[in-house]
Amino acid sequence: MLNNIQATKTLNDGVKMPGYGLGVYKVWEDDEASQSVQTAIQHGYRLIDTASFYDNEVGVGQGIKESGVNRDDLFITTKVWNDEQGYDHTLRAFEASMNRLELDYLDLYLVHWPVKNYYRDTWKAMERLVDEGLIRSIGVSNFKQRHLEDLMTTANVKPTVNQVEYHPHLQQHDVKAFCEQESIQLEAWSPLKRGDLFDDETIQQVAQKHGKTPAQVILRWDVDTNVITIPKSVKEHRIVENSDIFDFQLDKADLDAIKALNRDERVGPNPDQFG
Ligand SMILES: NC(=O)C1=CN([C@@H]2O[C@H](COP(=O)(O)OP(=O)(O)OC[C@H]3O[C@@H](n4cnc5c(N)ncnc54)[C@H](OP(=O)(O)O)[C@@H]3O)[C@@H](O)[C@H]2O)C=CC1
Ligand SMILES: O=C1CO[C@H](CO)[C@@H](O)[C@@H]1O
Repeated sequence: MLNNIQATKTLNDGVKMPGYGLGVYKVWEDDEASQSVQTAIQHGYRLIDTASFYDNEVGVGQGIKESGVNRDDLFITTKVWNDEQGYDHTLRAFEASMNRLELDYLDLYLVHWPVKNYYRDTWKAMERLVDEGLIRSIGVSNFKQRHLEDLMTTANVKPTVNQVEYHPHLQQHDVKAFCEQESIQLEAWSPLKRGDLFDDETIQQVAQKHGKTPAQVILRWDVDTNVITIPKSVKEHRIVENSDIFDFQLDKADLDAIKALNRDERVGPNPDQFG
């Protein structure tokens, strides 16, 4: 069972965020989304990561309601999609997401991608929603250093989180260092590289050494490199496996070996294509 106390992070606005959670991208059916959310919550997960783009906020909301865990003990993230950006559009998109989720406040709202000419106004709308008490914390996703620097020239509230693609083949050294310097918490998407790392010899050797699975080693590497992680699975045994990472720690030799795997190789788009 997940040890939430070990995993919790305090964001730069003082909000506490679990260091570990469930992703639900490509869980297209609401029933399946509801079921995987309930299963994860039953096994100790408290952070759920969705997006309007994933088209499953209704199912995620049902899963939250039917989990039997108090809303206030959960941490729910959703994101404003690219064609929803801009000041007025973001306010409407947020309301639509909340209606689908059937929530009256959100823990974390993210700008999904740094869409040129829009993300500054999007951010202003998100700041207003924080002022109105509808969102606890606001952050970004897929922002490079230049996007963060630009946003911070007009922002009143600093982003708390930057959710980026992060796994041993894409270690994001530059943006990670900048976020650490600015106290912006990094969060990993596609932490398992969607299954493309399990056959790696180094990962397998480290897994064998600790009596853990390759997935557990990769997710523990997130924890040990100070990055929040949100692996997706719809299978109960994997949801359990992915959270059973708090009874071991990677040592310097493991961390050095994994560091050497970086190839700057992405499974998703490069943020540069958004401007
Ligand atoms: N901000 C952004 O732009 C993005 C955010 N995200 C977020 O990050 C989350 C995670 O990333 P995602 O792209 O889903 O990819 P992940 O790296 O989490 O990989 C998910 C895949 O790995 C499989 N899997 C999960 N656990 C195991 C395991 N222990 N052993 C073997 N296979 C396993 C899953 O299959 P199965 O379900 O069958 O177990 C699924 O096919 C997303 O769901 C989403 O919430 C993702 C992409 C972009
Ligand atoms: O959240 C997302 C899910 O993954 C996609 C890539 O495959 C991303 O483009 C998107 O931002």
